[in-house]
Formats: sequence, structure tokens, C-alpha cells
Amino acid sequence: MGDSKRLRIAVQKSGRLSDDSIALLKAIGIKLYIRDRLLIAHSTNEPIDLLRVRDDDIPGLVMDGIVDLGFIGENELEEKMLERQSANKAADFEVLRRLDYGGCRLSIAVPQEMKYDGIQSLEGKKVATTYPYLLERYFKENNINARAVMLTGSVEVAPRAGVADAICDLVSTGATLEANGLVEEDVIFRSKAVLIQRADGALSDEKQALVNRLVPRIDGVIQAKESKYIMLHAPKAYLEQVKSLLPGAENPTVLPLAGSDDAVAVHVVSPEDLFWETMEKLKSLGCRSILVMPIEKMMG
Ligand SMILES: Nc1ncnc2c1ncn2[C@@H]1O[C@H](COP(=O)(O)OP(=O)(O)OP(=O)(O)O)[C@@H](O)[C@H]1O
Ligand SMILES: O=P(O)(O)OC[C@H]1O[C@H](OP(=O)(O)OP(=O)(O)O)[C@H](O)[C@@H]1O
Ligand SMILES: [Mg+2]
Repeated sequence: MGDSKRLRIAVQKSGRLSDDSIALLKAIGIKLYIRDRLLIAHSTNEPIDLLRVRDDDIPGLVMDGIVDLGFIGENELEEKMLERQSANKAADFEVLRRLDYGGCRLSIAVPQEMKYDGIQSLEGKKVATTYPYLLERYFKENNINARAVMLTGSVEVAPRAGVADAICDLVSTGATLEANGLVEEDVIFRSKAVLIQRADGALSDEKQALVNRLVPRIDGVIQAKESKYIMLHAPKAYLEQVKSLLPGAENPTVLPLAGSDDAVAVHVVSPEDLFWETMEKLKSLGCRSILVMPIEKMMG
């Protein structure tokens, strides 16, 4: 399958990573028509097919060469890598880019009423998790004798159900832990979504050329999201102060303003957003018509 002429990309069918991964593919110019029932989607403008699967399967599909690329959370990727290594299966892949979504952490959490003085408090205890390999690695690194109990879902209910003493699960806002009377204690892994590719050299020249053309576009999309185009009218007398307030404004475009001798228009691409506080300072310097605009694409 991986040897078909079309580049195969695995994405999570439905879950936390699905929408952002599809949005990123669309933003880099890949036209996709996704029908909810269908597990394969074809691009209409590039030789690319999308395979929509459970995220658990994505690392294996890439490492076995069934697909060429995959969007996956680092937590799941690392877990599957450890699992395959322990079974002596090949676990080769290449991380092409770390992405700007899917941010979460894998943490140990305990019931509110449990006294916790560090990881040694878990000596001899059972900890429910969907990530037994990551958790056991952490136990080993800390010389703790504890048991990971594998649960594929609803990990948060394990202590109440008497299945385990504590849990190790993904946390983002912490709302799920709080709702279940659990307290986050130790972060054992920090994760973001990544784009991975089959082992170095495994792709045909044509496919690799396509990937090499697409990856810089991802950089462009991420960079554009973080950047802003800023325009304002500034009093000439305060131009230097104005420049020093604008992030990344070493070389702004300064243009004359029709009908005004003492003010100019300043345009700058800023690598970051402009805080309200900075806008207020600019205004107090006499700047007017301060506009902060999103940038859709960037290159060069
Ligand atoms: N609360 C969160 N905030 C941000 N990212 C998260 C959060 N929870 C999980 N993630 C990231 O998204 C990935 C997918 O999470 P999701 O909950 O959709 O997985 P799942 O239930 O295992 O889905 P599937 O049905 O595909 O197996 C996780 O492995 C993690 O990398
Ligand atoms: O700290 P929080 O912001 O509350 O997020 C944490 C929750 O998010 C994830 O589950 P998700 O909501 O994706 O549902 P799932 O149980 O189907 O995986 C994760 O498994 C936690 O349960
Ligand atoms: Mg999953």
C-alpha cells in the first residue's frame, strides 16, 4: 500500500487531532473532500490520499510503511515506540515537524484525600493508565515498584471504582481531573502533535520531492499564524519611540501621509501579536488608526 504512487497520509478519524490536522492540510493547499463515512479521502489537486483511522494505529502504520506520513500526538507516538521496541519490532520514523496544536501533558493524579509526598508515595500501588509503557519507564527511572494497570478509556474513574490507587492520564485544562476529585501531581511527559514520516530513505524520489515541497508550507502556515501585520499613523517626532514599541520593527515601511506633514504611516510584519498594553502606549504617543491584522500565508 505504502508503495502506491500517491502519498498516503494517516490522520485521526475523529478526536482531538482531527480538525486541526485537516485544517493544516487544507491550509498548505491540499484540496480534500472528506465524507464522514468514508475512511479514505482523495485529494483532487495533489497525488495524496488520506487514511482516516484511530490515533492508536497511526505510529504503527507509519513504522510498518503502510502510510508515508502521519499526524500524531507525541504521547501516543512515544508509547507505541516503547511498545514496539519491547516486542523487538522495527520502530523507525522521522519527525518532520512539531506542530502548534494538540498540546497536553501526561500526568500522575491522585484522589484528593490521598496523601502524596512525591512519586515514592506510589510504592507498591496500582496506577491506571492508557500509557503503560511511558508510565513504567517513569517508575523505573525513579526506582519505584508500582504497577501500571492498562485501561483504554475512562481512566479517571479507576480510583473510585477501586481498580487502582491513582491514575496517569492526559491533562490540558485540568477540568476532567477536577470533576473526578483528582489532583495532578507529577507531569511525566509533555506532548504536542507532530507530523511524522516513514524511516529515512523509505520514500520514492517522487514522494519525497512532494513532501519536501509541502513541509516548508507548514512552516509558512505556522509562522503566519503567529505573526501580525501592523499598520498605524505615527507622529514623525516620535517615530523612534514608536519603532521601539513594535515587536520586530527594525525595518518598518514608513510612508508619507497625504495632507499631513507631521505624521507618517508605519507598516510592519510583527513576529508576534500586539498586546493591548502596547497599543495603549502607542496611542499615548499620539499614534492613530492602529490596525492589527492576521496574515494568511508567509514565505521567505
Ligand atoms: N485535553 C487535551 N487537550 C489537547 N490535546 C489533547 C487532549 N487530550 C488529548 N490530546 C491529544 O490528542 C490526542 C488524541 O486524543 P483523543 O482524546 O481524541 O484520542 P482517543 O480517544 O484515543 O481517540 P481515538 O478514537 O482516535 O483512539 C491525544 O493522544 C493527545 O496527543
Ligand atoms: O484537562 P482537560 O482539559 O479536562 O482534558 C483532559 C481530557 O481530555 C482527553 O479526553 P477527551 O476529552 O479528548 O475525550 P476521550 O475521553 O474520548 O479521550 C483526556 O483523555 C482527558 O480525559
Ligand atoms: Mg486513541
